[in-house]
Amino acid sequence: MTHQKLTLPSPAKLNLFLHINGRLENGYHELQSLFHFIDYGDTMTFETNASGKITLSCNIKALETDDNLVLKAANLLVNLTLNKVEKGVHITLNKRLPMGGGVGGGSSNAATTMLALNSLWDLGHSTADLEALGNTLGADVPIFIRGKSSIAEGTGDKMCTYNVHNAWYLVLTPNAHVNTKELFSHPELPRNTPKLDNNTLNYSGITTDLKNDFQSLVVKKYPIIAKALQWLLEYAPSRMTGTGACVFAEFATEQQAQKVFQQLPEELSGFVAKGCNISPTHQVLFG
Ligand SMILES: C[C@@](CO)(OP(=O)(O)O)[C@H](O)COP(=O)(O)OP(=O)(O)OC[C@H]1O[C@@H](n2ccc(N)nc2=O)[C@H](O)[C@@H]1O
Ligand SMILES: Nc1ncnc2c1ncn2[C@@H]1O[C@H](COP(=O)(O)OP(=O)(O)O)[C@@H](O)[C@H]1O
Repeated sequence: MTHQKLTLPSPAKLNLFLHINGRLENGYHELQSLFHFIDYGDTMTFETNASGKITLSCNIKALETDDNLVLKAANLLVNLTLNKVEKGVHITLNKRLPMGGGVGGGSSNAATTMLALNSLWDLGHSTADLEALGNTLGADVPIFIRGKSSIAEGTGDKMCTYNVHNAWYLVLTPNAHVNTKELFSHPELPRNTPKLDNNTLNYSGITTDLKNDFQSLVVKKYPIIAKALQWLLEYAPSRMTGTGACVFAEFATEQQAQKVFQQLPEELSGFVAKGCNISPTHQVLFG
């Protein structure tokens, strides 16, 4: 087997809106959410070899464990192949994204791994097959595999492509780890936002008709997130992504976003990024 090396971006997502429409029979919640990619994230390098081993090194040593979604994703693919003994790869993960921040870093890393290995090992799995496989690792993995901004429904498994207008985002990364499971089971969580028709839905920016149904509760429970959101709201329409902790404001130009970023007080941190309708991973892999 030839040794190959591939470096790919593993970007973040923003939930431009996130509605909870109800509860499914299995206790999971039915969601409707607009997933958009940004040109900021982690970087991953894949170096194939014939050792039959999958190894991972990461700039955050605590992530070098078997629980890492990168290793789980690679193992899922290897277990589907016949000549496992030959399939070796060393993966280097350079982590920039906050963990448990609602920007989907772990899911993105898993999806990037599946896309990279499918290509490097010439496995020939269709995107639909990879999405189904990715869904077993996490609800947000399929959207990163598809790589197109989409309105997701169900638990994230039903996707409808949706192109968002060009925009720049200032994303703040409060140092809080929101407990997703606890949040989903909270009695005060709104669970009955009516489902919107994807065909007539018009996302024109952060307005009050579309919202993040987790936001009020999270802001109440986590003062550090409330503070970051309050600061952003002084400058532009702003919202929380996923179940938090990250919050973002939308701007028409990079200059406008950078101007606000320059004024960020020392106790807050964040970054400026451009919205992308095609994920940066797909831009590199498929042109
Ligand atoms: C709500 C989103 C939007 O992107 O949040 P973020 O993770 O990005 O913040 C995701 O869909 C989150 O999905 P996922 O990341 O797979 O959730 P997990 O942490 O695995 O779920 C933890 C727990 O939350 C509950 N859960 C999760 C997803 C869902 N649609 N309904 C649920 O009720 C379940 O009890 C589950 O055991
Ligand atoms: N490759 C990975 N990158 C980040 N977190 C990972 C990864 N693999 C497993 N995890 C675990 O998943 C948890 C949440 O991951 P992450 O995707 O960053 O959250 P979110 O979906 O809220 O953005 C982390 O706290 C970490 O323990």
